[in-house]
Amino acid sequence: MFNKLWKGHKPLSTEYTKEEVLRHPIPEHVAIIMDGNGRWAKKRSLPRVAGHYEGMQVVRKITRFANELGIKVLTLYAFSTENWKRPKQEVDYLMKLPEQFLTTFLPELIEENVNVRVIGNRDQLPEHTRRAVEKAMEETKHNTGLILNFALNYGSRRELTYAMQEIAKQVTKGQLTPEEITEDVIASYLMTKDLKDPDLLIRTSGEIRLSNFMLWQLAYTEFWFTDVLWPDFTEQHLLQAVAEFQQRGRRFGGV
Ligand SMILES: CCc1cc(N2CCCCCC2)n2ncc(-c3ccc(F)cc3)c2n1
Repeated sequence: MFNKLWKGHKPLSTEYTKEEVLRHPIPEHVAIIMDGNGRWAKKRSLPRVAGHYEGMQVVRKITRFANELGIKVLTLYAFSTENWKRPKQEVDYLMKLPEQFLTTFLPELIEENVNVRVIGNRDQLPEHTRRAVEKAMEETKHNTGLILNFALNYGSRRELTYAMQEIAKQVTKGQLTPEEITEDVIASYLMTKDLKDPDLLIRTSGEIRLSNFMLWQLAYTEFWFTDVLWPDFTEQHLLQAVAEFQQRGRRFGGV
């Protein structure tokens, strides 16, 4: 086990082709922590919100490409429960992005049979944001292509806490015994209950931490970190992540 030292990535110069990647099993569920938007703007002496706007264009591009690769679920960490601590002006801007994204791209997403979903606490979102995402979920709920799953005002510890409270209520009501609380029962109380766990987690901008994201669901997920800032993330980076995922031998705890 210890001989698998972190070798870093092959330099991107080793271009991976879509055809090459499609010759091997594609990860069904890819999750992405889309980091580095503020830093991207700062490097260009632009306001932080310019990085978020650029990051939104990359969401469209990577969604389209993930669908082309045959990825079944793409979960994107768009706003965490901790992000409310950012300056009000930035939060107000971020809360407008879902409707901006959907106004621009929902027709294309419907065209491409994409199913838009959201995990997180929607009731704390501004009404205009909630209305936009719920409209998109409603209009795409019968689509059978890529599931585009936005984590919006999502926090894993809050998700787990809520699940434990609900399970405790069931036990108090005599509907459930402690012995019946299995991993599957717990998973059925999570916001991701209808989804398989991520096979591959990508985090951009060189941060190497989970930031309260899908802590239960990522138990057996392969992690792929890159210094690339999210606004600079391209199809080639996604190909590299998937190609390296395909080269790893997942053991799910076995030998
Ligand atoms: C609410 C925060 C936020 C931030 C954000 N950024 C900014 C930070 C990360 C980089 C991507 C661009 N995006 N990009 C798309 C959405 C979006 C969310 C839900 C939905 F149904 C449709 C689109 C989004 N939402």
